[in-house]
Amino acid sequence: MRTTIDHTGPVVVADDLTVAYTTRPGATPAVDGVTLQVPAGGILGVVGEAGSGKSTLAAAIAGRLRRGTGPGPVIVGGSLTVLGHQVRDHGRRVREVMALEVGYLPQDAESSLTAHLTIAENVAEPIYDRDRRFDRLEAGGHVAALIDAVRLPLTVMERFPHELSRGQRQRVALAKALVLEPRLLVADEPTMGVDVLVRGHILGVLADLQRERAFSAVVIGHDLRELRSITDRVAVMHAGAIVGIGQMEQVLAEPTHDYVEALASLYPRHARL
Ligand SMILES: Nc1ncnc2c1ncn2[C@@H]1O[C@H](COP(=O)(O)OP(=O)(O)OP(=O)(O)O)[C@@H](O)[C@H]1O
Repeated sequence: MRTTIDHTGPVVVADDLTVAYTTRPGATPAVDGVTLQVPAGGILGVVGEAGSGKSTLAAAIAGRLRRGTGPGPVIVGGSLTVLGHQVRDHGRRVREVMALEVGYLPQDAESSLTAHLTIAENVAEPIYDRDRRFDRLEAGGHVAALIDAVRLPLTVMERFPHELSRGQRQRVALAKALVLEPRLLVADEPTMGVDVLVRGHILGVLADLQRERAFSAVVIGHDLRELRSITDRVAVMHAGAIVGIGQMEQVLAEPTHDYVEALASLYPRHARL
């Protein structure tokens, strides 16, 4: 049976979503009863302290869940719909469609690059994974356009990942995550480990691409000020749960949890402007 996909409704709908690494009774889930929506064309920023469940939520939304007896998180409660696909207990077909429709930039984005492939080959890899016989010239054109879009010189295309700086590799990983023109990008701390001066640049590239290509995005971050440069819609996580969600100013102005109150005092209004 063919599923009809609604292209105007929210791209992500999580309802009481609970995700765990172990199903042992009594174990605390990494994501604990999360309810949220990401509207089509919107960007949701997610912040929270270390271990609050941000990466696990990102992995679940990107469909990167445990397969069989392998490692990784499992949805143990609630529901998660991404681009119209039910992610809980998704089978091979949904997994394959999601791999095409959802771009995923993992926290260790560099690990998504293959050391012995050139930058051009790395960025083109998802195209050939999808279709081995894809026209080489056309693929080259897509790759060059993306390298340019992430503001790298085209000369990097023939170089290898280790010949680039960390910030440059991060931008290559972003290009690779976008090469199949996904409808949704899930970026887990895209500025992680990058020099403070380059961070704004990477987020600027991401925001420009999002506007040009009109994809929706979930962007995990740890700095509200940084996230603010790309979105004003934020979810705050604490101990696996969402303790604040909505317009950033409003979430901070009317904290409904001690952690959000602490965040608000870290980012006083005059410093956020
Ligand atoms: N592969 C794993 N196996 C078992 N437990 C894990 C695994 N990855 C994360 N966890 C646990 O899940 C919880 C949430 O971790 P997660 O990485 O999602 O948080 P986070 O907010 O992204 O943290 P950080 O900001 O440090 O990346 C933590 O208690 C963590 O120890």
